Amino acid sequence: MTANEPLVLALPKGRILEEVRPILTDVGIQPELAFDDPKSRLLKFKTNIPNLSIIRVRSFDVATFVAFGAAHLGIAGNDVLMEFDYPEIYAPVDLSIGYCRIAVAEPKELGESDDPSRWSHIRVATKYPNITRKHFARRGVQAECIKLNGAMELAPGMGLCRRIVDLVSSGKTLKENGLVEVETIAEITSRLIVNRAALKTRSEEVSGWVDRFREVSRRAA
Ligand SMILES: Nc1ncnc2c1ncn2[C@@H]1O[C@H](COP(=O)(O)OP(=O)(O)OP(=O)(O)O)[C@@H](O)[C@H]1O
Ligand SMILES: O=P(O)(O)OC[C@H]1O[C@H](OP(=O)(O)OP(=O)(O)O)[C@H](O)[C@@H]1O
Repeated sequence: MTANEPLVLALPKGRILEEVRPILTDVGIQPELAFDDPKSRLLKFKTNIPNLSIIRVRSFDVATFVAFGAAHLGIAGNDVLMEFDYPEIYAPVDLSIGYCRIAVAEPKELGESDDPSRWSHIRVATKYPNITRKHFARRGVQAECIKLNGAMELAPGMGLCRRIVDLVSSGKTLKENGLVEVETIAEITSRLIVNRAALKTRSEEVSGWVDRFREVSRRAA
């Protein structure tokens, strides 16, 4: 990461990108045409700002690129930030997009009689083993996590485990799969993140972008 290389902004593909797209326009970033072309396989994009390029990666990888300094800035949900807990990442702006919550859920029938305060050990399917273990350890519950990368809601019905920890927004996915939410772990939104070293070594440029994103999200609030 040298001072004359373009700054790199890492963006998540998937649902958040839709909400990020107007924010990019508002802060004055116009990516090259391939960025909005669903047929393009390009992963790194030039922008109208000569000294800024964009990479598009999976949501968890945004945090990894920024933590290791391969990208200077990024946008990630605080579910991802909490799961990794990278000390190299600073998250100065809540963009107020990607609203959801991370929650514990279980089959409806179990939920009717279950008492979470009596748990001492639970087995959980989740994409978030660190968040899950930390959450339960705080009240002395040992959480055994089975790592899944999606479709967590299938796990209880398939006999993998009785409980899951996953993101919930409308609650539709839980409902349609016969599950109920029993506990909220954290409220989630997406944040502008920066690499702490870049904030020091390229302070003027990086803090300029932080200020612009902050201003745009304040105006949108
Ligand atoms: N149902 C939801 N409602 C609102 N925000 C969500 C929802 N699900 C996920 N998010 C937010 O969007 C981010 C990206 O989620 P998305 O589902 O697009 O990616 P993914 O499928 O989890 O990841 P991958 O990039 O590995 O395919 C999450 O980290 C979270 O912050
Ligand atoms: O409460 P809801 O509005 O139904 O949203 C919750 C669902 O959204 C996310 O899944 P996503 O669609 O990203 O699919 P995934 O299982 O591949 O992560 C999350 O993992 C839930 O399954």
